[in-house]
Amino acid sequence: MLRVAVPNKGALSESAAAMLAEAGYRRRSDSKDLTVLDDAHEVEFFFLRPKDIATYVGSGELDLGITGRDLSLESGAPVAERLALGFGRSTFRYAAPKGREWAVDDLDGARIATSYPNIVRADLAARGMAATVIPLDGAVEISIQLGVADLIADVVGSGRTLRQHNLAPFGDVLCSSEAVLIGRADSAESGAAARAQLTARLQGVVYGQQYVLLDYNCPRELLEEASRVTPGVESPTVSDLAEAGWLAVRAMVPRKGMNGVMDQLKEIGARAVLATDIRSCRM
Ligand SMILES: Nc1ncnc2c1ncn2[C@@H]1O[C@H](COP(=O)(O)OP(=O)(O)OP(=O)(O)O)[C@@H](O)[C@H]1O
Ligand SMILES: O=P(O)(O)OC[C@H]1O[C@H](OP(=O)(O)OP(=O)(O)O)[C@H](O)[C@@H]1O
Ligand SMILES: [Mg+2]
Repeated sequence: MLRVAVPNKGALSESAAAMLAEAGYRRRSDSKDLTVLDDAHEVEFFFLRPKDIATYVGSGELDLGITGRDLSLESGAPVAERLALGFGRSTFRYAAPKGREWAVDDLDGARIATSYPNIVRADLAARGMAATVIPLDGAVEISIQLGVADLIADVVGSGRTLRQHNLAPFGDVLCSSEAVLIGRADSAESGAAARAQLTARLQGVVYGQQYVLLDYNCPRELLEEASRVTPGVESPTVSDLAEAGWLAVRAMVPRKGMNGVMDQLKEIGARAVLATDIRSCRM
């Protein structure tokens, strides 16, 4: 039985559960359930705090886990990323009160509040700076106005929380994060088939989110030019339309930039250009 950790609450939990369901795995029936047995796929899911997941996987108690790249880095556990899942994107940054220019030199001697003390200490050490790291569990943005810190280092998603507290980020990004599937760095052979299946199915859902299916009608003499715009995986699928001299063309294209591709197709003479979502895909 493959043992897989999934965030039980917080920013990653809903998307992780939705992605596993799209990949065909059993959902938990109650948000308080801590385990779900999916007999058909020989997988048992464990719903854990996202912060603890890399620790469980690193120790070998669990085989795979879904967590944030930043949390995985912070844990220091011996885990390796198997797949980037494309949701829960954030950056981890220093931030300070607006009203003056801050630079990384200001870190030296400062009190820095954070819920990721290991990432911050490693960054300070790499810069050769000495600062006091104030470890907090959350709501870090409020620590400066409460007087316990001069600066913070925290997760930035939309940036709304920083703005609400009149803070601005500065310096390089310490970690660009998203949800990731992790396994042990030296993964054991147990459950190899179930592990490969789960990884491939999640990869399929990720591809489904990264690509769309484009369909369009195109005069036969424009096919070569249109195929250069939508080369597809091997090549586009081409079939005859009832109208003589016209073809129906279908190809996968990256979701990012799909509107540019649609504009281009229209410009070269394609008609009825349609974009359709892909739910899952095996490349
Ligand atoms: N606003 C956000 N936008 C995008 N990703 C986020 C956001 N907040 C957190 N994350 C990501 O989610 C993960 C942290 O999840 P979460 O906030 O649920 O954990 P936590 O802070 O440890 O728990 P809690 O907030 O319940 O105390 C990290 O990988 C982080 O990068
Ligand atoms: O840039 P934004 O979109 O505003 O998101 C960033 C905020 O979201 C997270 O907080 P969370 O809700 O997890 O609370 P926490 O600080 O208690 O962890 C993170 O720690 C930031 O505070
Ligand atoms: Mg949080």
